[in-house]
Parts: sequence; C-alpha cells; structure tokens
Amino acid sequence: MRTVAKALRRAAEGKASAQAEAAEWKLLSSGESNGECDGERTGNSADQTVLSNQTHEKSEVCCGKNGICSHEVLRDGDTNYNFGVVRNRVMRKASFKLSWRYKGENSDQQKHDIVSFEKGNITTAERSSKQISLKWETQPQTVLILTKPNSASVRILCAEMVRWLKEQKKLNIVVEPRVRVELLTDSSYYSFVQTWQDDKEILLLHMKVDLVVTLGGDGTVLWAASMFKGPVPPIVPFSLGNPQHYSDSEQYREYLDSILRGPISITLRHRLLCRVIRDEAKNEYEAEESIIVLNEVTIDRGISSFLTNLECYCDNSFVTCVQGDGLILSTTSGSTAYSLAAGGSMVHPQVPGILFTPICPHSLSFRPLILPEHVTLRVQVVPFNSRSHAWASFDGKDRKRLEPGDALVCSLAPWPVPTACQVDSTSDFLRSIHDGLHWNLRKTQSFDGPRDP
Ligand SMILES: NC(=O)c1ccc[n+]([C@@H]2O[C@H](COP(=O)([O-])OP(=O)(O)OC[C@H]3O[C@@H](n4cnc5c(N)ncnc54)[C@H](O)[C@@H]3O)[C@@H](O)[C@H]2O)c1
Ligand SMILES: Nc1ncnc2c1ncn2[C@@H]1O[C@H](COP(=O)(O)OP(=O)(O)OP(=O)(O)O)[C@@H](O)[C@H]1O
Repeated sequence: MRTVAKALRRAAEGKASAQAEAAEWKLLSSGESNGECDGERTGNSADQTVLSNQTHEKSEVCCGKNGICSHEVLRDGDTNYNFGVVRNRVMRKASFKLSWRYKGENSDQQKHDIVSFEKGNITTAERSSKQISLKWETQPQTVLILTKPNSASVRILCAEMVRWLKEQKKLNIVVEPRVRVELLTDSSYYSFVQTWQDDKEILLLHMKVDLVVTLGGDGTVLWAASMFKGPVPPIVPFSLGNPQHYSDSEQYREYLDSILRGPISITLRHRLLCRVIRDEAKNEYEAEESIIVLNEVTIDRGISSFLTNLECYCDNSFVTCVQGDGLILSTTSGSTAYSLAAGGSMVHPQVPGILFTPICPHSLSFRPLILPEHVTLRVQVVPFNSRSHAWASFDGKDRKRLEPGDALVCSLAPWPVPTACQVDSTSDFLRSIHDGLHWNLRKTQSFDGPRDP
C-alpha cells in the first residue's frame, strides 16, 4: 500500500513537473529566460561558419484561438553566412499558420468546436477528414539538412541539394559539423555552409531554422527529432527507401519547391516526455533530465535472465504489474516500430494516445492497451520483489539502468514533430504500412474453385 500511495503522489507531481518544464521552454522561446538565450557571441573562425546563440533577441509567439501561429523575431547577422555578428538589424524568422483543412475545401476555414451543446443536445463536429495544413506567412530563409552517416548516395544527394538550395533558392544552409567537413573535403565551394561548434547551440536551433530536411530513413527522422528538446521546426523527410524522391534530381527539386511555396500538408507527430525518478529522490524535482521520444520508451530486462517486475499506474489508477521481458510505452507514430513487433496495434499518427504494449508477458491474458493522450503513466521497478534491475531506452538509444524502486514517468510532450506529407496524413500512413511493412500482403485467391450457389 505504501508503494501505491507513493506512486500516486509521484504521478501527480510528475504531471506538475512536466507542465513546469513546458512553461520553462515557453520562457526560453520568448527570450525571457534567465539569460541562457543571451550567451556570448560565437566567434567566426576563418574556416568554420558557426551559429551563435546570441541572435535570438526576442521572439513573439502568437497563438490565436483559431489555428496555431508562429512568429519569431530574430536579430540578423551581418552576412548570410553567420548568425548574430551584428545585433542591430531585426529579421523575422519565417512565420506560418496552421489550420484544419477539410476535404474539398481550399479555403483557410478553421473550425475548433469539437463538441456543441446547442439546445441541450450534445453533437460532435465532423472531423474525420481534417488535414493540418501549414501555410508560410513569410518566406523560409534557413534550412537545416541532417543526413544518415556513412552513406555514399546520401552524401552525393546532400551536396547537390545544398548547391541547389543556395543558388536557386538563396537559402541559408545549416548542417552538422561532420557534414560540413565532408562537403569541404569535396570542394571549398561549400564554405558558405553553416554549422555549430558547441552542442549547447543545438538547443537554440529551433529559433533559427525554418525547415529541417532529413536524408536517410526513419532513424534519421528520430535523430532529427531528438535534436529538438522543445519546439520542432517542420521536418521534410527524404526517405532513402522511397524511389519517388530519388529517381532523378528534378523530382526532389519539384517537391522542395512546393514545400518552400506552401501550403504543406503536415502530420503532427506526438512525442512522449519521460523522466527517470530514482527511489532515493525526495520529490519529483530530483528527477533526472527529461528525455523526449518520438517512437517509444522501453523498459526491459536487458541482459538479465530474470523477468522484469514492473508496477504500472495511469494517473491515479493502478493498471497492472508487468511480469515478462518488459513494457513499451509508444506514441502513435511509434506504433509501427517496436510496439508493432511486440503485438501492439498500428495506429494512425494523428490519433492522440499512448500505446501500452507488453514485451513477451508471462501471462495468457495480457493484451496491449491504447490510453488517452492526457494521462501520465508511471512504471516502477517493484522495490522488494524484483529479482533484477531493469533498463529504460529511448527511441532505441540512451539506455539507463533502473534499480528496484526507481520509476519512469511519462506523458505526452507539448512539442509535437511536424512532418511534411507526400500526399496527406492518411495516404502517407497507408502507403508506409503497405510499402514499408507489406501489411496484409497475400497471394490473391484463384478465380476458379467452389462458389456459393
Ligand atoms: N523488434 C523490433 O522491431 C525492434 C527492436 C528494437 C528497436 N526497434 C525500433 O528501432 C527504433 C530505432 O530506429 P533506428 O533506425 O535508430 O534503429 P535501427 O537502425 O535498428 O532500425 C530499426 C528499424 O525500425 C524502423 N523504424 C523506426 N521507426 C519506425 C517507425 N516509426 N515506423 C516504422 N518503422 C520504424 C527503421 O526504419 C528501421 O528499419 C526504435 O525506436 C524501435 O522502435 C525495433
Ligand atoms: N545525422 C545522424 N547522426 C548520427 N546518427 C544518425 C544520423 N542520422 C541517422 N543516424 C542513425 O543511423 C541509424 C540508421 O539510420 P536510418 O534508420 O535513417 O537508416 P536506415 O536504417 O538505412 O533506414 P530505414 O529506416 O530505411 O531502415 C539510426 O540508428 C540513426 O539513429
């Protein structure tokens, strides 16, 4: 009973702490933080074009009741190549507006009433065909390109794309330090490409980058999302496995052109905010740094041969005790990844919810669950009856050891990952399960044979 009471208290504290963290990020984004945004200017070394965290003087976030707006007021650098060298010219980061789009309608009509109580009758608004659309209000200026390492074809495509975006679209290009070195090894032409020197600068990327392009597979999108611990700019994933993008360079140019012009159909992919709370912590504020995942957080037995023994709570309610190889708490985007392999349902990424999927439970009746988006989940390694410790891993990375009594608290993060669609959310989801997973592929039954009279 003591464990239960303690866990319930911590679940409530966990939610408060996540909300506090969201508020902190809002402050950071609006430039009212304790000065972290206003760090010292990063020097512009001769051979390296670097980002500075000083460029973000002030940002305004404009979230009207109808739709979601983004306006960031930034201070520009003196050249196109370096952020934050001169602090006296004000530039707007490309702003955009999100609105619900209805099938057959091109207008910007927005509708937010999901439930209506007119004349005492409860009705729900028709919302099955909603597609979120992103419309640029000012032109994007800065693109971050992230690439899968060790791939010759990605490297070639990246060099070609950087050149085209710079020469034809006059955009500022930011890449990872590794990629800048690769580009400069190919040619000194690429010296205009920007990067960062210090990992702390990555924390401010969301204020400088209008668009992220990923060249790779799902793992590269996960990598891109993991770089943004708060708000995420729209991501345009170029999937290596998708011949549509790669058959010739004309096609990717056309696609990028349409993205830069807008409007773009996007999928808002929810993420999970996870915190590890050690048994000895006196309160939630002693939690370790939170981690945000796009696919899932997994608590498993690692190399131990013993069953994990995990006590699970959803808000104030006891859910169950997992005795098996472990548990996956997945987003709907992650539902087609590890959770699927463990028997979870595939869920459209726009469905708000958290998947609760056991890994090899030693029970005949443990079916996976899908819980609503607003809950806080708490998974504790049972303090007294566990034969071993457990391991938490985040999007398949960053494993953390959980001792008996340690807990993982997880809820939906306030910063989704907006990804550009090829067609629209639903077509893209269906195509990914057909092409990527060969869902329900079966030899067509032959025509000749027995029939109903
Ligand atoms: N048994 C399993 O299926 C299993 C085991 C471990 C990890 N994973 C998944 O791998 C992910 C990490 O990906 P990685 O690329 O860094 O590792 P990786 O290189 O080992 O690739 C894992 C595979 O999962 C696919 N994948 C990742 N996210 C997906 C998604 N949302 N929908 C459909 N397929 C997806 C990738 O395309 C890749 O083919 C983890 O988040 C986890 O979901 C799956
Ligand atoms: N920019 C990056 N820096 C470091 N690691 C990266 C980067 N981009 C991707 N990775 C890692 O490389 C691995 C493979 O990436 P990715 O999944 O994109 O390629 P893939 O496995 O060939 O694609 P697919 O999804 O088609 O199977 C992933 O584990 C990912 O975390």
